[in-house]
Amino acid sequence: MTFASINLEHKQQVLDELRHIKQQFAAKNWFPGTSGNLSMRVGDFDPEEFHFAITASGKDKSLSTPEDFLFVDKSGKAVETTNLKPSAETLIHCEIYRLTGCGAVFHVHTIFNNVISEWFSDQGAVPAQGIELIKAFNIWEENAPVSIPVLPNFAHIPSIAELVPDVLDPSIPGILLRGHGIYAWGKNAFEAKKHLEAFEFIFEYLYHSMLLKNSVPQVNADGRD
Ligand SMILES: CSCCC(=O)C(=O)COP(=O)(O)O
Ligand SMILES: [Zn+2]
Repeated sequence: MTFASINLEHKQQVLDELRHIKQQFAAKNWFPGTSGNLSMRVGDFDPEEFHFAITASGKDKSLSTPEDFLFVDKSGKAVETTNLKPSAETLIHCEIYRLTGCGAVFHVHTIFNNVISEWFSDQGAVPAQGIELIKAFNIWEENAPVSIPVLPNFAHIPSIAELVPDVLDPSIPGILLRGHGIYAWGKNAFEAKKHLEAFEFIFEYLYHSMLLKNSVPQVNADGRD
């Protein structure tokens, strides 16, 4: 499917949805210091040819302007004449679309995802278990353990993108970058947002739970320390 053959109304709907989600995430302070990037696929998925709308690089993502998004192809190149530059991290989006065929990819930097990614980076994944929000990933097994991959954070984005196939787990719709942020995806924007919110809940939960474990005396069942 060529970009030109994709319905104009559909492209406009995708831009409207992205703009709305960007405003919602900005209200949560999920784009500090121009960080973060959002994308949504337009048209059908074919690993050989697909297109998506993505945030322009370096913008203040708490603002809405006519120059916030552009359309790119599967290699991250703009498909229309524009002065805008796609997100510096577009190649990571490309790789996630290519591997999953998903419909939306959202990336945010938060204190909780940064702290937790740093804490677990040496073991390459964040373990989580017994948290109800795991069900947001469509995992319904009782007390299911999950493992959220953590990749190193290189300044050279293609070096990060080439590691994505090694760690992407089809049952876990997210990957952390150490000391950087999270990528979460889903079959559409609703699902990608749900996944992102669930990840952030889990990271915040783990952060507080680890702090409490280290500050509250552990009492055995018999009442002794
Ligand atoms: C100022 S944050 C550093 C870049 C980054 O990690 C990010 O998410 C934003 O980059 P973009 O090019 O998408 O604006
Ligand atoms: Zn980033």
